[in-house]
Amino acid sequence: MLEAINLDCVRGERRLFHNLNFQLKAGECLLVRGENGSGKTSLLRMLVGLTPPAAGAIDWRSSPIKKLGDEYRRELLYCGHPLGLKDDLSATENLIFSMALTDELVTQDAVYEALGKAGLQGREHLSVRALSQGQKRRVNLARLLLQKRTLWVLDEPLTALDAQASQWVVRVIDQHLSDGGIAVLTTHQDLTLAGTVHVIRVGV
Ligand SMILES: Nc1ncnc2c1ncn2[C@@H]1O[C@H](COP(=O)(O)OP(=O)(O)OP(=O)(O)O)[C@@H](O)[C@H]1O
Repeated sequence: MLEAINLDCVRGERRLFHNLNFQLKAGECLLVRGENGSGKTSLLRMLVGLTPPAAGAIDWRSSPIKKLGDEYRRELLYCGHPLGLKDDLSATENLIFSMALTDELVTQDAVYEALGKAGLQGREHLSVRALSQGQKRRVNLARLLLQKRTLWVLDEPLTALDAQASQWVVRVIDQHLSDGGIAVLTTHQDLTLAGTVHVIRVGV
């Protein structure tokens, strides 16, 4: 369903990886490992169409993602390294705002429920500026419960999370995979998922 074919990544003067190949089917996860600066975020940015590969192709349901455009993006949920939250808005407002940008209607109750599951009950109306780093990360990850997307691309989703929140994220990803979703993620932490997990290492 998601296929990377002979991908090359060049950043500045450096070639970060060459001839990278993988295939992910429904219910499968790709864990991208590598040291700092090895090209994990660069690979994820390629997979979501933000950075073109120096060579190679990325196909979704056997068509190039470049050709699919919005059709691909409608099936994609990308949680990048920067959290993309507006500091002046509350957690609730941030989620409603980001859902409106995707044209997916969401009720305030659904947002409260997602924030509650993310461990933010009672913090729904605080401005994001007043939240801790881990709480901000939880707001960003609450999108996983609201946006109905097949492919999740998650860059360091466990950063700043405590053990309990990390376990919650693992459960949410497991559920997504058992529902037939696909996930690609990076993390420097140990992570055990129940489904099929492919691991690739980028960098030398
Ligand atoms: N726009 C750019 N121009 C030049 N070099 C870049 C650019 N973006 C990233 N790089 C370089 O590419 C390399 C890989 O960066 P990337 O963010 O993909 O690494 P990473 O594996 O995700 O690292 P980390 O574990 O620290 O998050 C780094 O050396 C970085 O400086």
